[in-house]
Order: sequence, then C-alpha cells, then structure tokens
Amino acid sequence: MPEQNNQHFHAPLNQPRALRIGVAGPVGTGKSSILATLCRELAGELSMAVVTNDIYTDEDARFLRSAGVLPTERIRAVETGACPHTAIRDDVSANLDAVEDLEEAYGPLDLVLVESGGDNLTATFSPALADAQIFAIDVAGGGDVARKGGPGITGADLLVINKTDLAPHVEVDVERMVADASSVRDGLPVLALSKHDTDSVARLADWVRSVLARHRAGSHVPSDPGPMAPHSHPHP
Ligand SMILES: Nc1nc2c(ncn2[C@@H]2O[C@H](COP(=O)(O)OP(=O)(O)OP(=O)(O)O)[C@@H](O)[C@H]2O)c(=O)[nH]1
Repeated sequence: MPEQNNQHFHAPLNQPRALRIGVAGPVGTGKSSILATLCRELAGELSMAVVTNDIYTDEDARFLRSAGVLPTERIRAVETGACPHTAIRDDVSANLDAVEDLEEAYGPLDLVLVESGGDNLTATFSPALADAQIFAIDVAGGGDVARKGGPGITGADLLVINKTDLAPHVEVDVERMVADASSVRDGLPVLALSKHDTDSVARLADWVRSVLARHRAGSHVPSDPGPMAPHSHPHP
C-alpha cells in the first residue's frame, strides 16, 4: 500500500477536486465487493477514499476496513436512517460533508468512491454528489433483472452484471443478460464482472481510469463508453 498523506490539504485553484464515483444497486449485489476490488486495483496508483451509506449500521465501512484495502481512516460511514435514497439523491449534505472532510484531511485525493445503501432498482445519485455512477445487479437476482429497466439499469454510466462465476449455478445466460441490458441502455457500457475473474476486474479498473482522465480534462459526464463497448466484454 502506498505511503498515505495525513497532512491537511487545500486544493490549489487549478487542481480539480477528486473524482466522485457512486456505486448503487439492490441489496447484496456486491457493491462493497466492487469498492474493495477497486481499492485493491487502484490504491497503488491513485490517492483514494471511501464513503459508505448504511441504513442503520456502519457494516459496509467495517467490512472494507477489515478487508485492509485502504487505511481505515480513509473509510467513512454515513448512517442514512430510514430512506437510503434521501442521503444520495435528495439531501446529500451528510455525504458531501464526509467527502469534503476526507479531501480536507487526506487530500489531494484522486478518487472518492461512495457506496449507497442497498436498495431497489430506482437508486440514483444526485449529480451534486457523484460525477459518475456505477449500478450493480447480479446474476443471482435472475436473468430477467436486466430487462426490468429503472433509472439505475438504464442510465448509470456503467452497469455491472456481477457474480458471473455463479451463472451456471443459477442457470443464467450472461451473454443474454448483457445483450438485454445493452438494449435498454442506448450505448452505455455494460460490464460482466466477477471478483474471481481477473480480466473483468481489469476492465472495471480501466473504466474508472478512463472516467478519471475525462474528469481531469474537465469533462464532467462520462458520455462515451470508452474502453467498454457494450458487446466487447467476454465473461467467465
Ligand atoms: N461468487 C461471487 N460472490 C460475490 C461476488 N461479489 C460479491 N460476492 C458476494 O456477495 C455477497 C454480498 O456482497 P457485498 O459486496 O456485501 O454486497 P453489497 O451489495 O455491498 O451488500 P449490501 O451492502 O448488504 O447491499 C458477499 O457474500 C460477497 O462475497 C462475485 O463476484 N462472485
């Protein structure tokens, strides 16, 4: 793990703040695992921090701290109370405070990952909180989930179809699921991912690098699929 900077930091005017990527999706689809994977892949080259949202606990933050993927003080938990949507979409102040505290304490940061509380298919981040959004569904939820639509599936900057290693056990055709998802996403990228498949993990990290490059170039929205053309990702 790289040496971490504990000094207080004020970003110079010409330096962009950290890229903020939100990760949302239904309960148990692998959001925390995606954060852990990205920290493992990218913390050697980027200065990173994480904010988790749980309804009543700080369980996701504790999972990430115990995974040892980042220094524990770079992982902050927001307890959202009853409605996880509110904290990431409507009143994002608690999350923004957490992000800004982390930038103040450990900046300059390149990347802050914000995990939403597990919810349903309608969770989306306010653009005031996240510059780009990953939405995670998984094969264990059934092959037809990708066809159900909803703002996460149709509009997230990257749709992850997770746990593809489980597909044979739950009788899901991943290629079909990717095609279904791609057809409702109007060219936005879809990634078939398994934390056990190093090629898919590398593609996930490459997507984040490409979004970061656009962020640094001053382009806010990841408007093109970058290296993740919808039909170009093999899966295990
Ligand atoms: N087989 C397999 N299991 C996975 C994969 N990714 C995550 N899991 C497992 O799925 C379960 C849920 O993963 P989490 O990362 O906790 O999911 P989450 O979306 O953060 O869960 P909530 O925060 O409770 O909504 C855990 O047992 C993970 O080990 C994967 O790629 N393959």
